[in-house]
Amino acid sequence: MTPETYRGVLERAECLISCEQVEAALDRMAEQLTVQLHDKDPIVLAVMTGGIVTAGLLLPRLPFALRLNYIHATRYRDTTSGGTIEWRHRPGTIIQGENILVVDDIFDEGDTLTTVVNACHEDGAAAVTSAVLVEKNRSRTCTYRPDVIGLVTPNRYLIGYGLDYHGYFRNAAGIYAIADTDID
Ligand SMILES: O=P(O)(O)OC[C@H]1O[C@H](OP(=O)(O)OP(=O)(O)O)[C@H](O)[C@@H]1O
Ligand code: HPA
Repeated sequence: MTPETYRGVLERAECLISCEQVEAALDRMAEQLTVQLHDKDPIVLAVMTGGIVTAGLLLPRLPFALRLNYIHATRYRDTTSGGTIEWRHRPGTIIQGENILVVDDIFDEGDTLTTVVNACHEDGAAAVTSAVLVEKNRSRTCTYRPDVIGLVTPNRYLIGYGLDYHGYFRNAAGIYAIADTDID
């Protein structure tokens, strides 16, 4: 992406959620997860790639024994609309009999989290809890819902806190909706 395009996308984007609001949402998520998982010795699975930001901000807020690992199923692949799920890393036997906490940045159509949670059950997890920083307010065909949700946003294409546009803006300070004219 050229510097001009980068600057233009950011200038046209609308800030929906400030850093302070994201931090407060993370505090609330951590409180709920602590109630649910403090004595469960969970393995936290960050959903790569965007989920590492939420996982990285959540972990220091969770004051109990846990282990960190990752899972990688992707369906957007640097585009702004979802396609078929592609597996890049599935932890397999290490999750057998374990309590799993799946952490992702966003629940949009819901297909990625549904697939990841189903895969954890198939691979023998004892229980699976899920947490997402953002849920879009939209209709969806899947019936699964995350256990813990930080923020609910309008159904627009978002960037920041792990959410990318063509691989960029995961580091944006705040959650922004990109302009309709930038959606391809
Ligand atoms: O609810 P859904 O419609 O399935 O979309 C949510 C998923 O989409 C994004 O991942 P993506 O496939 O873009 O990979 P990324 O994390 O590398 O951006 C995001 O990080 C979620 O995992
Ligand atoms: O709105 C979004 N932004 C970035 N990545 C995404 N993956 C699903 N929905 C989104």
